[in-house]
Amino acid sequence: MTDNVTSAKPPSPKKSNGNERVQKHKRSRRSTRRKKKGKRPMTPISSLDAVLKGEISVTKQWILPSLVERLRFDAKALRDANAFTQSTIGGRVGEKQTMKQSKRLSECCGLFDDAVNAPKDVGDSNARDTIMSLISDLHATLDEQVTPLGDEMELQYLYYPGDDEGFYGIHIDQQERILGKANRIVSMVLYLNEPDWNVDTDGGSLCAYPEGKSPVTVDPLGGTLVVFHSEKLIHEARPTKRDRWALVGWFLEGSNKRQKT
Ligand SMILES: O=C(O)CCC(=O)C(=O)O
Ligand SMILES: [Fe+2]
Repeated sequence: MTDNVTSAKPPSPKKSNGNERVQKHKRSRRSTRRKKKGKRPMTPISSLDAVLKGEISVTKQWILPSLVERLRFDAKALRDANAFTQSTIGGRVGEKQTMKQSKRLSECCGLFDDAVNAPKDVGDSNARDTIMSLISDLHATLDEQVTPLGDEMELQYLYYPGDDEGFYGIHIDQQERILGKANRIVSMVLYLNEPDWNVDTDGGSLCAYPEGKSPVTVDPLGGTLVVFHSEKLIHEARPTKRDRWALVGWFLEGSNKRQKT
C-alpha cells in the first residue's frame, strides 16, 4: 500500500461553531494499490461474478469479530471527537441529483481526511491500517477478477442514528458517468454492528434490487461485506432503530479509462 494522498485540495480546518456535522461532502480519496500481492489470508469473496452482472456479492465474516469491534470503537471515538458530518447525496460537481436530502439520514467520516485530521490519540488508527491493507487486497482481487480499477478509492465510516431512524433511501451510487472524472465503479460496504443485531427489532437491512431478479435483503451483521457495481445496482438502507455502523467505499476508475469515456 502506498502512502500517496491524492485528494485534490487540502482538508479543510475543523470549525468549532457547533455545525461540524453539517458542513461538507467527502471526496477525499487515496491510492489503494499494493506494490506486492498481499500475503495476508482473507476470507474469499463470495460470487464475485455477481458484480458485473449488476447483482450483489455477500461475504459473511469477511473479517474477525475482534477487528469489527476495534473498527466500531474507532468510528465511535471519531464521532465523539466531532469527526463525523451529516451525509449528503451525490455531491460531485456536474452529477445529476435525483434524490432529496430528506431521503437520507446518516453521518459520515472520511478515512483519508476527517479521520486523519482528528487528534492522533483518538480511536484506533492501527485498526484503520489493518482494514486498509485488507481493502488493498480486495482492490487487487477486483481489479484482476472483475474489472480494471484505478488506484484510488473513497472510504468513509457511516453512522445511522437508532433513536432517529437513520436510513438511506433507494439510490444508485454512480448515477451517471461524468466525463473527465474518476467515476465510481465498484462499491463496498462492510458492516460494523454488534453481533446480536436483530433485523426484526433493529431494522437496518440493506435491500438490493438487481434488474430482472428478485430483491435481495442483507442483514447488517458485523463482519459482513457486500460488493456491487456502483452504476448498476439500485439499493437502500432500511430505517434503523439501533445505532448502525458501517465502512463504505468506492473503487474508482483509472485515468486511462477516464480519457476514453
Ligand atoms: O449503509 C448501507 O447499508 C448502504 C450505504 C450506501 O448505500 C451508500 O453509502 O451508498
Ligand atoms: Fe449506496
